[in-house]
Amino acid sequence: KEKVEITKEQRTLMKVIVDAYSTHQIPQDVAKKLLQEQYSADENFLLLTEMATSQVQVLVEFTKNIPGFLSLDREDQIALLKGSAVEAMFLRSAQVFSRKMPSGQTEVLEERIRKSGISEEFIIPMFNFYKSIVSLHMVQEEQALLTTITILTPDRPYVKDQQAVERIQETMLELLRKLCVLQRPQEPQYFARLLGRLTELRTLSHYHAEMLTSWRTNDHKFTPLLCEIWDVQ
Ligand SMILES: O=C(c1ccccc1)c1ccc(-c2nc3ccccc3n2[C@H](C(=O)NC2CCCCC2)C2CCCCC2)cc1
Repeated sequence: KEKVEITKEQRTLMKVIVDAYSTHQIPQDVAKKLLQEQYSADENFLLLTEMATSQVQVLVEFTKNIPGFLSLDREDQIALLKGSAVEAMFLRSAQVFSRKMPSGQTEVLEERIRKSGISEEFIIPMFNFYKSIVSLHMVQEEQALLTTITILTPDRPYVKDQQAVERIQETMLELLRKLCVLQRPQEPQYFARLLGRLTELRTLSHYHAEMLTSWRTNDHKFTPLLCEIWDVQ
């Protein structure tokens, strides 16, 4: 039986990542807004672009706190942010969806999202992903590390020094592996299942431009930051 233990520096690293992750949250809670009232497809699209814009800003602040990230080549830092922004947004959306809510509220939220204006063909893969995240019952440490590992994906377009990114990502993967073994001794495959979600996330994010342009609204208006990050307009 493998004797797994978290070293002192791994504990410090974990604290830095989780503190940064919980500090840099979206200011206003989109789930609360969606549960308050039914919006039109146009209003929902505006809400999405507002939420996504502030989430990108929050993501930039979060990455600054990932030990080693700021010592990467500057252009590689941009390439990693650009390459992971949509995945980080879906991961965060899934985490918002998987939050414990008073009974019946999750169903209302699901209904509001289904009717929000997103085109039918993307609803199924999106909710399949959300439900697969819900079923993992992730703790905050796992959510924070999974987002960090997503950002530190070496094979994003335009990354020059992939080795340097790999080195930091491996540190995070090793820490997450240990956490999973310690948290869930009875589920030896849990770490592998977590990483499997990242594959599903990348597949879902492939459709992001079509998902946006097919949104049932007359005016697909994006902020300059989103045009930059989402390759639209
Ligand atoms: O089609 C989408 C898309 C967008 C950009 C790129 C690619 C796809 C696309 C992308 C997310 C969601 C999406 N799934 C959600 C699950 C739970 C709660 C809200 C969720 N949302 C949207 C949202 O605001 N997400 C926030 C969450 C915090 C982090 C920034 C993003 C709202 C927007 C108002 C209408 C209803 C859904 C729903 C749809």
